[in-house]
Amino acid sequence: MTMYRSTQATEPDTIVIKLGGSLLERLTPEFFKGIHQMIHKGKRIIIVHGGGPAINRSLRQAQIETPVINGLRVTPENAISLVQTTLIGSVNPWIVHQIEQADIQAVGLNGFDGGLIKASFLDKEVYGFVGKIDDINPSLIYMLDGAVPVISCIGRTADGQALNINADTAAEKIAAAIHADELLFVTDTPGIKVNGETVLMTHPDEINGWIEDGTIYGGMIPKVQAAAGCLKADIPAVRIVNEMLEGTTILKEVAVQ
Ligand SMILES: Nc1ncnc2c1ncn2[C@@H]1O[C@H](COP(=O)(O)OP(=O)(O)O)[C@@H](O)[C@H]1O
Ligand SMILES: CC(=O)N[C@@H](CCC(=O)OP(=O)(O)O)C(=O)O
Repeated sequence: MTMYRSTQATEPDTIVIKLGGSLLERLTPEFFKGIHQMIHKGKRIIIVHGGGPAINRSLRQAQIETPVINGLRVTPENAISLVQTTLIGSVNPWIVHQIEQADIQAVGLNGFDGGLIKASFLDKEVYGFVGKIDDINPSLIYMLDGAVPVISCIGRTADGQALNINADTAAEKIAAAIHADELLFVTDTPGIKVNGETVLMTHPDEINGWIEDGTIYGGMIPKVQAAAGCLKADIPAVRIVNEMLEGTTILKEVAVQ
């Protein structure tokens, strides 16, 4: 039975949930039941996913080395189709299946199809086949009549070349394009940690300082940058959370007491 109906009297709150590869494989049925409950309460859910560890495994098997710069995987030409097939052919159907096990209809999408993520090379010399997002065409998302879209972070150039897009950035741009009410980055850590403690609430200026002094590094960098981008796009609430939805809320500014 599909719990979400697009024919509700009032527009539901729209929540984009970004599922990080870091925790995908340990998500439990309870997590997906939680999504079911959100839908039951009238929320519209859109899922954008990554899959860093699954991509690592595919590339390792193919003996392709991909360094990471500022949280972005340098993607040589011989790696891009492996990234594409791993995300779209393996990680995406796994998530669709998990969601359907929780009695929610789900449809796998990716940024290539329907021009959902229009992209161009970020910097081919430095990053290879990594994309920067030029435009989002959300029309496919709106066509699903209640099924939950599950979107892989692959972009497409005007020439039809697939590009690897960081999933946090893809989630940011999709959330902005559809004017989401909230973006949840679900990851393997309960939010941003400073000196081992989770920060409950912060703002972009404070975050920039933590990037500069190395408190925030690696895959957390594109996540917090995407969070800041969302706030600029007037998405009112952005949170970085673990699978229990515990973590950090990022606001445009935090009032001084
Ligand atoms: N200040 C920080 N607080 C919490 N995690 C951080 C911080 N700086 C870097 N990280 C790293 O970021 C990781 C989450 O990013 P990433 O592995 O890319 O997750 P995902 O696959 O969910 O996008 C954490 O597991 C941690 O290793
Ligand atoms: C350009 C770039 O870095 N692309 C990412 C796409 C997947 C991703 O972002 O997955 P996570 O959510 O697990 O981090 C990569 O190749 O790993």
